[in-house]
Amino acid sequence: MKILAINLLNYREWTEKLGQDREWLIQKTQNEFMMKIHKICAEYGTFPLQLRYDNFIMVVDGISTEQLIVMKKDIRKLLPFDIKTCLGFGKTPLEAQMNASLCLYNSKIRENLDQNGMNDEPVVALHFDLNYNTLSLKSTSIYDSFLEIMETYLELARFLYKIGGIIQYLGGDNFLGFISINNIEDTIYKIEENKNLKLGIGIAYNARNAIKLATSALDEIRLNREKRWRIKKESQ
Ligand SMILES: Nc1nc2c(ncn2[C@@H]2O[C@H](COP(=O)(O)OP(=O)(O)OP(=O)(O)O)[C@@H](O)[C@H]2O)c(=O)[nH]1
Repeated sequence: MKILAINLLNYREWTEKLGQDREWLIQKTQNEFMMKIHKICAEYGTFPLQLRYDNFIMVVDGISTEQLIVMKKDIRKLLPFDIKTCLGFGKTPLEAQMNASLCLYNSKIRENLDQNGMNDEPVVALHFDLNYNTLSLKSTSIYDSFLEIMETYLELARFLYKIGGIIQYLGGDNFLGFISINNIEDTIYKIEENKNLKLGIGIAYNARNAIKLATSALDEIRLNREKRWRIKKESQ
């Protein structure tokens, strides 16, 4: 797997310059630049996991070194910060992001977008969704429902960590994960265990296409709920 990690340099200094009445401005600006970064990443076929906002990662299998270098320039042009970008490679998304992180926060290690560590592999996207979450809101408060969603997020994050996967909350009752192709069975077993969840799995040559297939698989589950997981693979 190949992961690109991005760090926004001097982010803390930028926030402190905004004064005490800054939190609304930080939230507004963070959402504005993530909006722009999502657009660029979609154009190149990837998807940013925003994590801490001042550092974030994306699966970039299926995207060439030349495209990554241009994509980085496009992102840099958008931001009021300088950025450092590092590629990481690994057998799993977790291992790849760990290797990218070693580069990102080590001032002695330069950016390495020109590094060819491993061949690109198929991207496996997981679109998790809670069953009937909206219906449950008739019998619980929106805040209790949100806490249930966050508890599920943590449960999935801990499970995926054990098999080398990564995950990001998407809003609503939706979560997006990435695993290596060898861990699909483990993930299906997890879904079989947890009756509250359904899962669309998408397999494609880049993250955007894999996510599209995962969401499409999830939509198919809603049409026929006998199975709570489905896999859709990009035709060669
Ligand atoms: N990020 C994201 N959010 C979604 C998506 N679909 C729905 N949502 C959000 O999730 C909330 C719940 O919608 P659903 O998950 O479709 O509905 P549900 O109540 O969980 O019922 P089922 O999923 O059909 O079992 C919606 O109000 C949206 O906020 C999606 O594809 N992506």
